[in-house]
Amino acid sequence: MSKTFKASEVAEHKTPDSLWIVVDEDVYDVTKFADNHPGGKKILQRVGGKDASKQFWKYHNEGILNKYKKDLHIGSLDTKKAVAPVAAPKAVEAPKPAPAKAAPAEKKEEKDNEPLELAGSLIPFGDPSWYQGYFSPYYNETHVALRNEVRAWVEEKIEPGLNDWDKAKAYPTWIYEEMGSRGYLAGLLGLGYPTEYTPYRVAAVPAEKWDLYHEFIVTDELCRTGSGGFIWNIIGGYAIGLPPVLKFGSPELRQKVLPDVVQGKKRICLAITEPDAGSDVANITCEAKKTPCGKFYIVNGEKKWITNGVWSDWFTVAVRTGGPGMGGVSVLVIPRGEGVTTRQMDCMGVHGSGTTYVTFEDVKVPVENLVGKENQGFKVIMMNFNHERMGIIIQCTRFARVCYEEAMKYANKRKTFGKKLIEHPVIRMKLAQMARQVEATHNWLENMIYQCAQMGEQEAALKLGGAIAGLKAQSTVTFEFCAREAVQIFGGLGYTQGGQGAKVERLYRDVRGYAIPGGSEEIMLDLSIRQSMKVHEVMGMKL
Ligand code: HEM
Repeated sequence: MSKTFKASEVAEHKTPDSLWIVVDEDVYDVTKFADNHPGGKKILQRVGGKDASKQFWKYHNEGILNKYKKDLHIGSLDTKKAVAPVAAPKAVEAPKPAPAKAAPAEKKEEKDNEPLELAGSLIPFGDPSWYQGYFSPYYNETHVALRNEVRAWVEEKIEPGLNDWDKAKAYPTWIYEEMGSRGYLAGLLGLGYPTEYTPYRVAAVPAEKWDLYHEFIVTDELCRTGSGGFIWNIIGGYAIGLPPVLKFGSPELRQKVLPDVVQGKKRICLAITEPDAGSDVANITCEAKKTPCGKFYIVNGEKKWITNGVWSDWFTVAVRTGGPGMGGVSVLVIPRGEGVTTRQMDCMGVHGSGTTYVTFEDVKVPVENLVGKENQGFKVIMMNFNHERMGIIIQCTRFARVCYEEAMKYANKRKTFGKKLIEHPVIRMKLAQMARQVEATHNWLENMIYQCAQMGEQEAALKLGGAIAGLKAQSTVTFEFCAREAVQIFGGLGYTQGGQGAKVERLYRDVRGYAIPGGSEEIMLDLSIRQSMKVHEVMGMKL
């Protein structure tokens, strides 16, 4: 149990050999920490024995307390009111418990649609509007419960270590394993909740109620960390490498690959891009030749910029099995083994993504590992694009929002020329330009998710390809704008790594990792018009 102290007791600990401070009525013993305090020890000694809340919040954000609390927190002031701890839901094995219910809103007059439980800082536009008491046709209590569950997990277990992991460009493997055991991985495939491959379930949502908005919420909440490297580390390979196997693999292949990957025990990636073929998939050269006995393919070739390749157990690979062009492409699932070599690449941002150069040299792959039909791999690849791009859009939109939210918080505490930054019209203009783009992108995104949910896979692939390409470009342009403006607002703190500007500095470096892969902005914008024109021609467009 936490101790309570009187302010007069704390006041006695103001010397270097016994130094306590108070932040928000919590008492911290910083005697040993003072020597290592990045801001200096004298600055701590000056507030020894006193309430240092004002000074603390001037120089730090919430992440610092989460990280250091367990070592430095010794109790609270007797004036502090007790707050009931909120227990984070635990991972469960099927059958799962009933979904956690959102606290019932005060009963007013009967309406079809009520705003849902509030969440987050309530900074205007700092979270999606349905978190802030506004109406939405898309969400219900299961979405609220999931949002609360993922947010609690991220804040408690991920945020405190994130800056250090990101700097080391390496994330602990328990995160991916927990993504499996908490049931999140199974829900990230764009195809409902595949219960046959995992005993794990998401605590907050019954599997049969899982929809595309739940998938959206998991990724969105993970992205509040403000780290593309973190997201790619845990789902960058998974969310694009596994859906083709689930959708087009034979039942035997699915049984071989899916259970371990969905449960977070093994890893998979998608290997399409080559040193010489990126967005022009039809020109890939990595070849798979059948052996005379017809039982194996022998694969030779190189793949580049493969997210998670360096630690993957399985590779979902585009190979050439036939003649030139898209009619000669197949997809094979290749296990790591003899002839497969992976080399980590150094990139500008998205550190921790495990971006990899892969070589296949005389790799023997059983023909049963073919995904779909021979020479019909182009369809498999195309059918994957919408899901991949929607993932990127979700990430970019939340990253843009994080840039806005961080900048907004900072603008409300930093003073220049006797005024808070927010009181300068030039800064408000920047924030307004950020918010309007984030909200526009988010609303288009929710609409696209609704369209995907209504249409079958095939129809969505054909009909939504153009709009999703346009939205991908919209999201990366928005993200880039917000990252730039946030760094400007943070000034020097947005230029140095770590500290209060850590998220925006990191996201500024991550932007290109979103604007280029998954279809560059240029290709996406061009495709959005070409593809939509084709669809609307069929629909009877009159020009
Ligand atoms: C629980 C107590 C505290 C902890 C754990 C702590 C921790 C840290 C850490 C980790 C940093 C590096 C920058 C960052 O990551 O944000 C930092 C910087 C700093 N801290 Fe503290 N701190 C504490 C209390 C204080 C207090 C009470 C003051 C002021 C009276 C203070 C003043 C500063 C300053 C001026 C910097 C440098 C900021 C910059 O680089 O812009 N700290 N602190």
